[in-house]
Amino acid sequence: MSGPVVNFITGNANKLIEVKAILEPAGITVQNLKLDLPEIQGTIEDVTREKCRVAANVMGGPVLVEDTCLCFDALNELPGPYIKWFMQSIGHVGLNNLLAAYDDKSAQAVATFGFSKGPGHEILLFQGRTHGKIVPARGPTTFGWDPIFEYEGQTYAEMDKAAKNKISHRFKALEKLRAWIEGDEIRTALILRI
Ligand SMILES: O=P(O)(O)OP(=O)(O)OP(=O)(O)OC[C@H]1O[C@@H](n2cnc3c(O)ncnc32)[C@H](O)[C@@H]1O
Ligand SMILES: [Mg+2]
Repeated sequence: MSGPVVNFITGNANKLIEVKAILEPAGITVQNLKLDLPEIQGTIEDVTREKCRVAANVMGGPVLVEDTCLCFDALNELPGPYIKWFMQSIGHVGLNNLLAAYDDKSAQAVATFGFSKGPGHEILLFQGRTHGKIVPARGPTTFGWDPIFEYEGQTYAEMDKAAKNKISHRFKALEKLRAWIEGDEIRTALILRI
């Protein structure tokens, strides 16, 4: 196999589809292993760093992980990294209700990728944020909170996939990762080419 390859460790099939759709046209091959990584409490960055550290130890080599947050401005960025548990417990209606007491419905979708060369190595973070607002659900319920996150008049769920992948938090973070991978041929050859 030639060209850069990343070992993306995620249990989320929809994330994997988007990461492949964004990176593979740029010539970066995405391999996947499904692992349920522990998610600690802490800042957005702490959560990703710990996921990455554990993934590198389990894999014994280079890994890429990602943690997604949904941050409500009126709630000082909560639910943030805990959005998965909020989604599972209270769903789209409950998430809207959390903001019922506030006029400010603005929110940020945040993707933070962590890359490590292997156990004990430095963890590099690549973050992307997309600003939108929380609305009652519209569109297909295929992927998480997509139906309640509105960006420029359309929810993520109402957009076609290609359109979401051009403006999403995940796209913006992966642009930074791609620039880093492409920025240093030697590093790419040593770390990622397999
Ligand atoms: O194995 P990992 O990569 O951790 O996958 P996960 O499903 O546990 O994902 P997170 O820990 O990052 O939790 C983020 C939550 O937000 C959801 N989510 C992530 N990206 C999303 C997106 O682009 N649109 C809608 N929902 C998303 C996802 O389904 C989770 O419920
Ligand atoms: Mg997770």
